[in-house]
Amino acid sequence: MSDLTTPATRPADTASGPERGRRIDGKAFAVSLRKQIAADVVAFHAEYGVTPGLAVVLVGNDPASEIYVRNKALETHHVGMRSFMHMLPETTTEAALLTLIGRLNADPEIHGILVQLPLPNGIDARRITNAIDPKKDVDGLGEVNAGRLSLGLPGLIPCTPLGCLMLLQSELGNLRGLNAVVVGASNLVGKPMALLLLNEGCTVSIVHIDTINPQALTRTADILVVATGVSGLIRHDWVKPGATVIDVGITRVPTASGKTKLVGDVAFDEVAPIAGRITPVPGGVGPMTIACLLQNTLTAARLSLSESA
Ligand SMILES: Nc1nc(=O)c2c([nH]1)NC[C@@H]1CN(c3ccc(C(=O)N[C@@H](CCC(=O)O)C(=O)O)cc3)C=[N+]21
Repeated sequence: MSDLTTPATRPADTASGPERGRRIDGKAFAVSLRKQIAADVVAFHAEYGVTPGLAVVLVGNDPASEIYVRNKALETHHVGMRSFMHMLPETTTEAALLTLIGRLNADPEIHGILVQLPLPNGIDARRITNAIDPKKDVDGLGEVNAGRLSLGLPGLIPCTPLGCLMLLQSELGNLRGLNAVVVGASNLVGKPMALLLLNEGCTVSIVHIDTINPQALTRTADILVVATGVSGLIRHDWVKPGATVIDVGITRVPTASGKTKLVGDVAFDEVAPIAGRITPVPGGVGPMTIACLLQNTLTAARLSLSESA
């Protein structure tokens, strides 16, 4: 798939002109992506008579998770899909959760299953994730889909990295040959992000907790994706001038006036003037994550028809 016609000059090289710190509007991108998904859902229903359905399972009563899961249900309805919510008590056993997943796996009206993480202590998240039918694993976190991604095979891709990739491709076009640095090596974001970028032809480094002199690496990045949960970790002198910066981190912090606000892993105000383009928090990667969940649900509905059940 190598494209020998790609010029040696990459977009990030030429971004050394006057333009700096252009905000990447993930919220607006997510709105247009959802519009496209809604149109695709109509066409899918017209062709096959099937309405894609998403089951979301939440165990326990973390208030932030409850709001987040309700938003998912609302957005699922907005694009014309069906939503099935399962709010289970904190005391739910692993066996009961596995039984529920077995039922959802067998239900032909459900094409996507998402179990909100983290799960309460005593429930093995890996076991739960792997119990989801790989064709319905819209989070892409099970071993089958993770393995497919690592082999460069088609499969369901974790929503947050997929959303980041869409933003990068819409900003930069072809990513081949660019230096990408991913900060954070989680199974949820960092690792799948690095693999996606590798599959797109980037030269990829992963900075993690044991990395010696992380700043020396981040300063080489044309593309810098940060997913650590450490708010304000990335300072101005960690970033190459003109780089495209994607901030996945989202932390709620108190403000002086006694309220709270959301901040990212990137010190936005000081990095924005250095970066070529940068995602804000909120309004950057977060809205893309939910839109990609809907995209994956449509993909899963297509898979349910194209493969023997
Ligand atoms: N199985 C699983 N899959 C997930 O994808 C998953 C999960 N568990 N557990 C929790 C995290 C968190 N997460 C977010 C998605 C969107 C926003 C989002 O839309 N944020 C808005 C702000 C929302 C607000 O104002 O509170 C924004 O950044 O603009 C945030 C957080 C997905 N997660």
